[in-house]
Amino acid sequence: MSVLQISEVTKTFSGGTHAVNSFSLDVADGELVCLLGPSGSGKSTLLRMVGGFEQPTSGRITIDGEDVTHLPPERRPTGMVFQSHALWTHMNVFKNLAFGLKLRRMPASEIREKVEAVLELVGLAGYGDRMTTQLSGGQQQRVALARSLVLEPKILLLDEPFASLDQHLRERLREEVRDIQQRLGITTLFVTHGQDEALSMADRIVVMANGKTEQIGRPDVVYRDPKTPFVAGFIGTMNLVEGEVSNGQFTRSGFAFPLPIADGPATLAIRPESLDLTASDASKAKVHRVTDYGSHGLVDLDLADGTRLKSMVAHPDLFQAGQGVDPKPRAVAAYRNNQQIFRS
Ligand SMILES: Nc1ncnc2c1ncn2[C@@H]1O[C@H](COP(=O)(O)OP(=O)(O)OP(=O)(O)O)[C@@H](O)[C@H]1O
Repeated sequence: MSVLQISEVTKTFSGGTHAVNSFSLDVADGELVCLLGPSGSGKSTLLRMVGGFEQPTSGRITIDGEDVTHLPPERRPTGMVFQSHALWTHMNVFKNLAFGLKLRRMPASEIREKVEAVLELVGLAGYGDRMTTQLSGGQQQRVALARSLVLEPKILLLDEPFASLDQHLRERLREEVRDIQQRLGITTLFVTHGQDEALSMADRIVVMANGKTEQIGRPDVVYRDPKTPFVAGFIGTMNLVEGEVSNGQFTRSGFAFPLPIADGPATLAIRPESLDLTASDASKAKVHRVTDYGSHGLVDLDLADGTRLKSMVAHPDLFQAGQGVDPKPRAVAAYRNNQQIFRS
Protein backbone atom coordinates (compact mmCIF):
# COMPACT_ATOMS: atom_id res chain seq x y z
CA MET A 1 0.00 0.00 0.00
CA SER A 2 1.33 3.44 -0.80
CA VAL A 3 1.89 5.72 2.20
CA LEU A 4 3.06 8.77 0.30
CA GLN A 5 1.42 9.98 -2.88
CA ILE A 6 2.84 12.88 -4.85
CA SER A 7 0.43 13.79 -7.65
CA GLU A 8 1.39 16.11 -10.50
CA VAL A 9 3.30 18.46 -8.25
CA THR A 10 4.80 21.55 -9.86
CA LYS A 11 6.94 24.25 -8.24
CA THR A 12 7.65 27.46 -10.08
CA PHE A 13 9.75 29.95 -8.13
CA SER A 14 9.21 33.68 -8.49
CA GLY A 15 11.46 34.60 -11.39
CA GLY A 16 10.05 31.71 -13.39
CA THR A 17 12.36 28.77 -12.52
CA HIS A 18 10.43 25.53 -12.97
CA ALA A 19 12.19 23.57 -10.24
CA VAL A 20 9.70 20.68 -10.27
CA ASN A 21 7.51 19.93 -13.24
CA SER A 22 4.28 17.90 -12.94
CA PHE A 23 6.00 15.25 -10.83
CA SER A 24 4.16 12.14 -9.59
CA LEU A 25 5.35 9.31 -7.33
CA ASP A 26 3.79 6.70 -5.05
CA VAL A 27 5.96 5.41 -2.22
CA ALA A 28 5.00 2.12 -0.55
CA ASP A 29 4.97 1.46 3.18
CA GLY A 30 8.53 0.76 4.40
CA GLU A 31 10.13 1.57 1.07
CA LEU A 32 13.35 3.57 0.65
CA VAL A 33 13.22 5.65 -2.51
CA CYS A 34 16.22 7.68 -3.68
CA LEU A 35 15.76 10.84 -5.70
CA LEU A 36 18.86 10.93 -7.86
CA GLY A 37 19.83 13.63 -10.32
CA PRO A 38 22.36 16.30 -11.19
CA SER A 39 22.59 19.58 -9.34
CA GLY A 40 19.54 21.74 -9.98
CA SER A 41 17.27 18.88 -11.10
CA GLY A 42 14.72 19.69 -8.39
CA LYS A 43 15.39 16.94 -5.84
CA SER A 44 15.66 19.15 -2.76
CA THR A 45 12.70 21.28 -3.76
CA LEU A 46 10.58 18.15 -4.09
CA LEU A 47 11.72 16.82 -0.70
CA ARG A 48 11.07 20.19 0.92
CA MET A 49 7.54 20.20 -0.48
CA VAL A 50 6.90 16.76 1.06
CA GLY A 51 8.25 18.08 4.38
CA GLY A 52 6.17 21.26 4.18
CA PHE A 53 9.12 23.67 3.91
CA GLU A 54 8.05 24.73 0.43
CA GLN A 55 4.58 25.14 -1.06
CA PRO A 56 3.77 23.52 -4.43
CA THR A 57 2.51 25.85 -7.16
CA SER A 58 0.08 23.09 -8.11
CA GLY A 59 -0.53 19.41 -7.42
CA ARG A 60 -1.29 17.35 -4.33
CA ILE A 61 0.65 15.49 -1.66
CA THR A 62 -1.08 12.92 0.54
CA ILE A 63 0.28 10.86 3.44
CA ASP A 64 -1.76 7.85 4.51
CA GLY A 65 -4.60 9.21 2.42
CA GLU A 66 -4.62 12.60 4.16
CA ASP A 67 -4.06 15.69 2.01
CA VAL A 68 -1.06 17.47 3.57
CA THR A 69 -0.28 19.77 0.62
CA HIS A 70 -0.83 22.95 2.60
CA LEU A 71 -0.01 21.82 6.13
CA PRO A 72 3.00 23.37 7.91
CA PRO A 73 5.95 21.04 8.67
CA GLU A 74 5.04 20.57 12.34
CA ARG A 75 1.62 19.22 11.43
CA ARG A 76 2.95 16.60 9.05
CA PRO A 77 4.00 13.08 10.07
CA THR A 78 7.41 13.63 8.49
CA GLY A 79 10.92 13.99 9.87
CA MET A 80 13.56 15.76 7.86
CA VAL A 81 17.34 15.48 8.13
CA PHE A 82 19.16 18.26 6.32
CA GLN A 83 22.56 18.31 4.68
CA SER A 84 23.87 20.64 7.36
CA HIS A 85 22.66 18.93 10.50
CA ALA A 86 21.52 22.16 12.22
CA LEU A 87 21.79 20.81 15.74
CA TRP A 88 21.28 23.13 18.69
CA THR A 89 24.80 23.81 19.86
CA HIS A 90 23.78 25.25 23.24
CA MET A 91 22.11 21.96 24.22
CA ASN A 92 23.61 18.57 24.91
CA VAL A 93 22.68 15.53 22.81
CA PHE A 94 19.94 14.42 25.18
CA LYS A 95 18.25 17.82 25.12
CA ASN A 96 18.49 18.02 21.33
CA LEU A 97 16.53 14.78 21.13
CA ALA A 98 14.14 15.48 24.00
CA PHE A 99 13.06 18.91 22.74
CA GLY A 100 10.39 17.74 20.28
CA LEU A 101 9.00 15.21 22.76
CA LYS A 102 8.70 17.90 25.45
CA LEU A 103 6.66 20.01 23.06
CA ARG A 104 4.33 17.04 22.82
CA ARG A 105 4.05 17.10 26.62
CA MET A 106 5.37 13.60 27.04
CA PRO A 107 6.17 12.59 30.66
CA ALA A 108 9.89 12.89 31.55
CA SER A 109 10.35 9.18 32.25
CA GLU A 110 8.96 8.25 28.86
CA ILE A 111 11.16 10.87 27.15
CA ARG A 112 14.26 9.42 28.80
CA GLU A 113 13.32 5.91 27.71
CA LYS A 114 12.69 6.94 24.10
CA VAL A 115 15.80 9.11 23.77
CA GLU A 116 18.01 6.37 25.19
CA ALA A 117 16.51 3.76 22.86
CA VAL A 118 17.09 5.95 19.80
CA LEU A 119 20.66 6.83 20.86
CA GLU A 120 21.31 3.12 21.14
CA LEU A 121 19.81 2.60 17.67
CA VAL A 122 22.17 5.10 16.04
CA GLY A 123 25.20 3.79 17.92
CA LEU A 124 25.50 6.69 20.39
CA ALA A 125 24.46 5.04 23.65
CA GLY A 126 25.99 6.97 26.55
CA TYR A 127 26.49 10.20 24.56
CA GLY A 128 23.47 12.03 26.00
CA ASP A 129 25.51 14.40 28.17
CA ARG A 130 27.92 15.46 25.40
CA MET A 131 27.55 18.89 23.87
CA THR A 132 26.96 18.57 20.14
CA THR A 133 30.07 20.68 19.47
CA GLN A 134 32.14 17.91 21.08
CA LEU A 135 31.10 15.37 18.45
CA SER A 136 32.69 14.38 15.15
CA GLY A 137 30.89 15.14 11.87
CA GLY A 138 29.63 11.58 11.61
CA GLN A 139 28.39 11.59 15.20
CA GLN A 140 26.62 14.92 14.65
CA GLN A 141 24.87 13.47 11.62
CA ARG A 142 23.79 10.47 13.72
CA VAL A 143 22.34 12.86 16.32
CA ALA A 144 20.46 14.69 13.55
CA LEU A 145 19.02 11.38 12.38
CA ALA A 146 18.16 10.39 15.96
CA ARG A 147 16.43 13.72 16.53
CA SER A 148 14.11 12.96 13.61
CA LEU A 149 13.59 9.30 14.51
CA VAL A 150 12.71 9.95 18.15
CA LEU A 151 9.54 11.70 17.01
CA GLU A 152 8.51 8.48 15.22
CA PRO A 153 7.63 10.05 11.88
CA LYS A 154 5.71 8.03 9.29
CA ILE A 155 8.06 9.30 6.63
CA LEU A 156 11.74 10.08 6.95
CA LEU A 157 13.12 12.70 4.57
CA LEU A 158 16.89 12.79 4.08
CA ASP A 159 18.50 15.57 2.05
CA GLU A 160 22.08 14.56 1.17
CA PRO A 161 22.73 13.75 4.83
CA PHE A 162 26.27 12.50 4.22
CA ALA A 163 27.44 15.17 1.79
CA SER A 164 29.84 16.83 4.22
CA LEU A 165 31.48 13.59 5.37
CA ASP A 166 34.54 11.85 3.99
CA GLN A 167 34.15 8.87 1.65
CA HIS A 168 34.91 6.20 4.26
CA LEU A 169 32.47 7.55 6.82
CA ARG A 170 29.87 8.11 4.15
CA GLU A 171 29.97 4.45 3.18
CA ARG A 172 29.67 3.33 6.78
CA LEU A 173 26.77 5.64 7.58
CA ARG A 174 25.04 4.61 4.38
CA GLU A 175 24.99 1.01 5.57
CA GLU A 176 23.95 2.01 9.09
CA VAL A 177 21.07 4.16 7.90
CA ARG A 178 19.83 1.44 5.54
CA ASP A 179 20.03 -1.00 8.45
CA ILE A 180 18.08 1.27 10.79
CA GLN A 181 15.54 2.08 8.09
CA GLN A 182 14.88 -1.61 7.47
CA ARG A 183 14.76 -2.49 11.14
CA LEU A 184 12.17 0.23 11.80
CA GLY A 185 10.42 -0.34 8.47
CA ILE A 186 10.20 3.43 8.07
CA THR A 187 9.16 4.84 4.70
CA THR A 188 12.04 7.00 3.48
CA LEU A 189 12.69 9.50 0.73
CA PHE A 190 16.39 10.15 0.23
CA VAL A 191 17.93 12.87 -1.93
CA THR A 192 21.37 12.34 -3.40
CA HIS A 193 23.41 13.17 -6.45
CA GLY A 194 25.71 10.25 -5.70
CA GLN A 195 24.82 7.29 -7.83
CA ASP A 196 26.73 4.86 -5.58
CA GLU A 197 24.62 5.97 -2.67
CA ALA A 198 21.41 5.46 -4.64
CA LEU A 199 22.43 2.13 -6.13
CA SER A 200 23.53 0.68 -2.80
CA MET A 201 20.70 1.91 -0.58
CA ALA A 202 17.48 2.24 -2.51
CA ASP A 203 14.56 -0.10 -3.07
CA ARG A 204 13.75 2.15 -6.02
CA ILE A 205 15.53 5.04 -7.69
CA VAL A 206 13.87 8.03 -9.29
CA VAL A 207 16.28 9.58 -11.78
CA MET A 208 15.41 13.26 -12.17
CA ALA A 209 16.39 15.87 -14.74
CA ASN A 210 14.90 19.34 -15.12
CA GLY A 211 12.30 18.76 -12.43
CA LYS A 212 10.93 15.67 -14.14
CA THR A 213 11.24 11.91 -13.85
CA GLU A 214 13.50 10.33 -16.43
CA GLN A 215 13.10 6.81 -15.05
CA ILE A 216 11.80 5.06 -11.94
CA GLY A 217 12.86 1.54 -11.05
CA ARG A 218 14.87 -0.88 -8.99
CA PRO A 219 18.58 0.09 -8.93
CA ASP A 220 19.70 -2.98 -10.88
CA VAL A 221 17.04 -2.41 -13.53
CA VAL A 222 17.88 1.29 -13.95
CA TYR A 223 21.56 0.33 -14.27
CA ARG A 224 21.01 -2.53 -16.70
CA ASP A 225 18.25 -1.01 -18.74
CA PRO A 226 18.34 2.79 -18.87
CA LYS A 227 15.35 4.02 -20.80
CA THR A 228 16.77 7.35 -21.98
CA PRO A 229 20.24 8.47 -23.09
CA PHE A 230 20.31 10.82 -20.09
CA VAL A 231 19.90 7.92 -17.64
CA ALA A 232 22.36 5.82 -19.64
CA GLY A 233 24.98 8.55 -19.34
CA PHE A 234 24.21 9.46 -15.74
CA ILE A 235 24.26 6.05 -14.03
CA GLY A 236 27.60 4.26 -14.08
CA THR A 237 30.16 4.61 -16.84
CA MET A 238 28.69 4.38 -20.32
CA ASN A 239 29.98 4.79 -23.83
CA LEU A 240 27.45 6.88 -25.75
CA VAL A 241 28.22 6.84 -29.47
CA GLU A 242 26.26 8.94 -31.94
CA GLY A 243 26.08 7.53 -35.45
CA GLU A 244 23.97 6.62 -38.45
CA VAL A 245 22.00 3.47 -39.18
CA SER A 246 21.76 2.34 -42.77
CA ASN A 247 20.58 -1.07 -44.01
CA GLY A 248 20.65 -2.56 -40.52
CA GLN A 249 24.18 -1.36 -39.78
CA PHE A 250 25.18 1.31 -37.24
CA THR A 251 28.38 3.14 -38.18
CA ARG A 252 30.56 5.80 -36.69
CA SER A 253 34.00 6.58 -38.04
CA GLY A 254 35.16 3.04 -38.92
CA PHE A 255 33.22 1.44 -36.07
CA ALA A 256 30.29 -0.71 -37.22
CA PHE A 257 27.66 -2.76 -35.43
CA PRO A 258 24.60 -4.63 -36.81
CA LEU A 259 21.47 -2.83 -35.58
CA PRO A 260 18.08 -4.01 -36.87
CA ILE A 261 16.26 -0.67 -36.77
CA ALA A 262 15.02 1.78 -39.41
CA ASP A 263 17.60 3.98 -41.15
CA GLY A 264 18.47 7.27 -39.50
CA PRO A 265 20.54 8.75 -36.68
CA ALA A 266 20.91 6.77 -33.46
CA THR A 267 22.83 6.84 -30.19
CA LEU A 268 24.41 3.57 -29.13
CA ALA A 269 25.02 2.92 -25.41
CA ILE A 270 27.66 0.35 -24.47
CA ARG A 271 28.96 -0.39 -20.97
CA PRO A 272 32.77 -0.68 -20.77
CA GLU A 273 32.31 -4.21 -19.41
CA SER A 274 30.33 -5.08 -22.56
CA LEU A 275 32.93 -3.82 -25.02
CA ASP A 276 35.46 -6.46 -26.11
CA LEU A 277 38.71 -5.56 -27.84
CA THR A 278 40.76 -7.58 -30.31
CA ALA A 279 44.04 -6.58 -31.92
CA SER A 280 43.55 -5.01 -35.36
CA ASP A 281 45.09 -2.51 -37.73
CA ALA A 282 44.68 1.03 -36.45
CA SER A 283 41.99 2.00 -38.99
CA LYS A 284 39.16 1.03 -36.62
CA ALA A 285 40.40 2.38 -33.32
CA LYS A 286 43.61 3.10 -31.47
CA VAL A 287 44.46 2.60 -27.80
CA HIS A 288 44.97 5.93 -26.08
CA ARG A 289 45.73 4.79 -22.54
CA VAL A 290 45.69 1.62 -20.44
CA THR A 291 44.97 1.78 -16.70
CA ASP A 292 45.65 -1.27 -14.56
CA TYR A 293 43.43 -1.43 -11.44
CA GLY A 294 44.83 -4.76 -10.29
CA SER A 295 41.56 -6.67 -10.43
CA HIS A 296 40.89 -5.46 -13.98
CA GLY A 297 42.02 -2.88 -16.50
CA LEU A 298 40.43 0.00 -18.34
CA VAL A 299 41.43 0.77 -21.91
CA ASP A 300 40.66 4.20 -23.35
CA LEU A 301 40.51 4.00 -27.13
CA ASP A 302 39.83 6.50 -29.88
CA LEU A 303 37.89 5.96 -33.07
CA ALA A 304 39.43 7.53 -36.19
CA ASP A 305 37.50 10.79 -35.65
CA GLY A 306 38.65 11.03 -32.03
CA THR A 307 35.50 9.65 -30.37
CA ARG A 308 36.70 8.24 -27.03
CA LEU A 309 35.45 4.83 -25.81
CA LYS A 310 36.22 2.85 -22.67
CA SER A 311 36.59 -0.91 -22.46
CA MET A 312 37.01 -2.96 -19.32
CA VAL A 313 39.49 -5.78 -19.85
CA ALA A 314 40.61 -8.72 -17.72
CA HIS A 315 44.24 -8.57 -18.94
CA PRO A 316 45.40 -4.96 -19.35
CA ASP A 317 48.97 -6.13 -20.04
CA LEU A 318 47.77 -7.34 -23.46
CA PHE A 319 47.22 -3.71 -24.57
CA GLN A 320 49.43 -0.67 -24.99
CA ALA A 321 49.07 2.95 -26.12
CA GLY A 322 49.11 3.40 -29.89
CA GLN A 323 48.03 -0.16 -30.63
CA GLY A 324 45.27 -0.78 -33.24
CA VAL A 325 42.16 -2.47 -31.85
CA ASP A 326 38.74 -3.59 -33.07
CA PRO A 327 35.99 -2.79 -30.51
CA LYS A 328 33.16 -5.35 -30.48
CA PRO A 329 30.13 -4.74 -28.22
CA ARG A 330 28.50 -7.76 -26.59
CA ALA A 331 25.37 -5.86 -25.54
CA VAL A 332 24.02 -2.47 -26.55
CA ALA A 333 20.99 -0.24 -26.21
CA ALA A 334 20.05 2.18 -28.97
CA TYR A 335 18.20 5.47 -28.62
CA ARG A 336 16.46 7.75 -31.07
CA ASN A 337 14.50 10.91 -30.23
CA ASN A 338 15.41 10.45 -26.59
CA GLN A 339 13.74 7.02 -26.37
CA GLN A 340 15.17 3.53 -26.23
CA ILE A 341 14.29 1.74 -29.49
CA PHE A 342 16.51 -1.33 -29.29
CA ARG A 343 18.26 -3.43 -26.66
CA SER A 344 20.30 -6.61 -26.96
N1 LIG B 1 14.22 29.52 -3.18
C1 LIG B 1 14.46 29.47 -4.50
N2 LIG B 1 14.20 30.51 -5.31
C2 LIG B 1 14.42 30.45 -6.64
N3 LIG B 1 14.91 29.37 -7.27
C3 LIG B 1 15.19 28.29 -6.53
C4 LIG B 1 15.00 28.26 -5.10
N4 LIG B 1 15.37 27.06 -4.63
C5 LIG B 1 15.79 26.34 -5.71
N5 LIG B 1 15.69 27.07 -6.83
C6 LIG B 1 16.01 26.62 -8.21
O1 LIG B 1 15.24 25.48 -8.49
C7 LIG B 1 16.01 24.51 -9.23
C8 LIG B 1 16.04 23.19 -8.50
O2 LIG B 1 16.77 23.35 -7.30
P1 LIG B 1 16.97 22.17 -6.24
O3 LIG B 1 17.74 22.72 -5.09
O4 LIG B 1 15.65 21.57 -5.94
O5 LIG B 1 17.84 21.15 -7.07
P2 LIG B 1 18.66 19.90 -6.56
O6 LIG B 1 18.45 18.83 -7.58
O7 LIG B 1 18.30 19.57 -5.16
O8 LIG B 1 20.16 20.41 -6.65
P3 LIG B 1 21.42 20.12 -5.67
O9 LIG B 1 21.82 18.69 -5.89
O10 LIG B 1 22.45 21.09 -6.17
O11 LIG B 1 20.98 20.41 -4.26
C9 LIG B 1 17.38 25.15 -9.45
O12 LIG B 1 17.39 25.77 -10.70
C10 LIG B 1 17.45 26.18 -8.34
O13 LIG B 1 18.29 27.25 -8.70
